[in-house]
Amino acid sequence: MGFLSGKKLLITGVLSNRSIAYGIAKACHEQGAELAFSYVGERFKDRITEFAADFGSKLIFDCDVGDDAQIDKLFADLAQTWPRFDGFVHSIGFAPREAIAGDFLEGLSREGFKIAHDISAYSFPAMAKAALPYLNDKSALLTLTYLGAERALPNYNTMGLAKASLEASVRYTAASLGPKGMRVNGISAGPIKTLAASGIKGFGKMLSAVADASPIRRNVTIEEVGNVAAFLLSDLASGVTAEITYVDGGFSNVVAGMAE
Ligand SMILES: NC(=O)c1ccc[n+]([C@@H]2O[C@H](COP(=O)([O-])OP(=O)(O)OC[C@H]3O[C@@H](n4cnc5c(N)ncnc54)[C@H](O)[C@@H]3O)[C@@H](O)[C@H]2O)c1
Repeated sequence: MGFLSGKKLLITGVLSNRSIAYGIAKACHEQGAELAFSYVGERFKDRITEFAADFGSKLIFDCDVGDDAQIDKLFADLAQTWPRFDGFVHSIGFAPREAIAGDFLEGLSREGFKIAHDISAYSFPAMAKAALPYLNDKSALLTLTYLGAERALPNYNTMGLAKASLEASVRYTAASLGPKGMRVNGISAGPIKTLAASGIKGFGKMLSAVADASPIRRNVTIEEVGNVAAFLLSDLASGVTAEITYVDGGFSNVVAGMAE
């Protein structure tokens, strides 16, 4: 019996066993949650089927969050098995390569801005809106963000603007759903080598700079993010909403470059 026993949770964004969503699925499974998964792209179906099986689940759904019809279909299809469920994890981010490399203004374009915000920010409250008819009281929603929402970090650029919007959406969605007893939170994770992160120019350098400057002197793991996610999705966190919780080894609270 874990602290998520009896909870049914949808996990988006598992693409590899290095995905942050994989670490979240692992922790939620260990705490007794039943899991369903969404992914994007038919070519990943076999891989996601195997990942779902790791967590005792056969529920997988193809959903591109850039398309409202696919978001609606995801929840309608899920309702065939789970007429009601207890929340979801939004672990999705995307920006065109030129929008996350080099000089911010050089890489800036209206199209890049639109895509980054559409896929990485709008999709979270859009999913909350579409899921609402199927969510139990005391449901919890969670998204993943990064320090680049608040600070200008090298190369993160347009994605930083999208993450700032995503963090604002956590607060507004929490205000909207709070009276119904539902909670909405974000985790700001430290850098972790995943497929999405590899798209950010100079990511390896960012990893080592953060490890050197963090109070814990290393990078965080997907398991560490997963454990905090499991807590935030559980009734143990019943008093926590509209919050961004940092799982970053303390990096965001110290001045970089001054460690002994
Ligand atoms: N890795 C890091 O350093 C780090 C740090 C903080 C926050 N995050 C955030 O964590 C989340 C997960 O990223 P990750 O690092 O685990 O990488 P990842 O590549 O494993 O996961 C990104 C996911 O986004 C999905 N995705 C992209 N476009 C989509 C679309 N149109 N519809 C549906 N899904 C789509 C991909 O399929 C993939 O599963 C992202 O929001 C990312 O910004 C990552």
